Parts: sequence; structure tokens; C-alpha cells
Amino acid sequence: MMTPHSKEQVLLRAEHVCLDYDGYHVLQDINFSIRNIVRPGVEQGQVVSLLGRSGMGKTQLFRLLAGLQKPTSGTIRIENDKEVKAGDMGVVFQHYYLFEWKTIYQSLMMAALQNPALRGNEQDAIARWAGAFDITESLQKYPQQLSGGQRQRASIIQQLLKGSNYLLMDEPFSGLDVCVLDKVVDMLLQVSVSNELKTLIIVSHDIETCVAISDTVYILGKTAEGEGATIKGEIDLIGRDLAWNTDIRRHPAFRDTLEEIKAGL
Ligand SMILES: Nc1ncnc2c1ncn2[C@@H]1O[C@H](COP(=O)(O)OP(=O)(O)OP(=O)(O)O)[C@@H](O)[C@H]1O
Repeated sequence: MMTPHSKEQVLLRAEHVCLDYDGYHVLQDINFSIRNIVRPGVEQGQVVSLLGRSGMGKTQLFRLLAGLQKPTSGTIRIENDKEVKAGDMGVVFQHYYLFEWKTIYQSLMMAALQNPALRGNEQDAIARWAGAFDITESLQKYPQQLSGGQRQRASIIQQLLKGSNYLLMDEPFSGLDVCVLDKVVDMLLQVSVSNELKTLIIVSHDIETCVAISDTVYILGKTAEGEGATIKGEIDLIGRDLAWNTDIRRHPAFRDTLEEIKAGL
């Protein structure tokens, strides 16, 4: 039975987004929107994945969504219908962007100080997130002294502390061993329910983890040779009863959905 919910205001809308390099189409007519999911009695954020094969333009789309680059044509709008610009979203890059010359604590403090809602409580907020995601012991270390998984979690916390409702991540699951992967997935699910408007956008080629964590999956791919990549498919995991379900991997529909996506990529 489908979990009761409704989809309310638009939180992000990509309309006719195209990206060309010297006449070569990388992305073509990308259209999708993310709406606020409202569930009775539950604070429920949004988790959306954009899945695509290697070379399909995921990193390019990520840069456009982050406002780091303008599309050749088309628009990406976020809350209040304004065009996205750099700094609007918390952005977690694939190669963990931390300041090498600062301790993790110092980097996190810099981020926390940018968030007016934390004023005076920065230290507590850092301690809380670090505890929740198991990096308390790493706080006084420098990034090069951390493992890939620890750096990954630190850079996610860094963006969370800035307080944006949007968290955009490029391949957040790559290079993590299974235990750390489970931790990062748990952490992101906790984040997604921390605020009604929290919106996680994950750009990845990891089908299984994306299906396990998302409410909606978009498939980025080409529909014809010589054309740019576009959104070829949308999978509504709520409709399949595969969202917000901790036991999801055991659900027979989970495996079927993975096969369907694999065939469609
Ligand atoms: N500056 C550029 N000039 C010309 N073409 C580019 C430029 N940057 C990227 N491309 C092309 O855009 C396409 C998409 O690249 P992109 O890095 O976004 O793929 P991806 O899906 O992220 O791949 P991967 O998963 O392997 O990282 C590629 O064909 C690439 O050659």
C-alpha cells in the first residue's frame, strides 16, 4: 500500500536545459522538477538521484545544478522561482573539497559561521553532527590524515553546517567500503528527514545505492546517436512502495527496479 503523501510546491525546476561545447551537444532538453513531499505527521525531505552511465554528462549536469556554469540554453530555478547561482546549494564534490591546511574542526567552524541560524551554537552543532556521523575523533586532524570515508563524511557535514536546504552531491558513494557506505547512507537519510524542505540531489552511477536511498530516480541517457543526453526516464519509488522503507533491499520490487534501470541506462 502506498504511503500517504502529497507533492506540493516546486523546489527545483529544470526547463529545456541544453549544454553544448563547440556545437557538440552534451546535454539536450533536460526537464524535471522536484516538489516538496508532504506526509501527514512526518517531517519528510526529498531525495532525488540522477543516474547515468559514464561519460553521459553527469558531472556537467552537476555543475549546472550547482550554478557553477550556465547552460547554453534553458533554465534551472530553485525556491521562489529564481535562477540557481553558485552558493545557493551545499555542494559535495567527488574529490572531497576540504582545506588541506586546516584541521577538520577549523573547516567545519568556517562553514558553521556562514549560517546565521547557528549563531552562538556553532560548536554544539559541529559536535552533534560529528558525533552522529562518527568523526569526533578526526576533528583535530588534517584532511590528509583521514580515510576517504571520513573525508567524505566531513565534507558532507561541512555543507550541512552551512544550512542550505539543498545538498547536491557528485558520486557520494564512490570509493567507500560497504560498512562506510552504509554509514553514509544512514547519515543522508537522517539528513533528509531533518527538515521538511531538505532536498538531496545525488548524481551517480551507483544504481543500487541510489534506489535504496531515493524517492525518485531520473535516468540520464541518450535517445539517439549524435544527440546530447537527456532525462530518458523517471522512476517514482514512492509509487512502488520502495521509498522510506528500511528493509527495502529485501523487497522483490527492489531487484526488479534495479534490473529495469540497468536495462534502460
Ligand atoms: N570542456 C569541455 N569541452 C568539450 N567537451 C567536454 C568538456 N567537458 C566535458 N565534455 C564532454 O562532455 C561529456 C560528458 O562528460 P561528463 O564528465 O559530464 O560525464 P560523466 O557522466 O560525469 O562521466 P563519468 O561518470 O565518467 O565521470 C563527455 O563526452 C565529455 O567529453
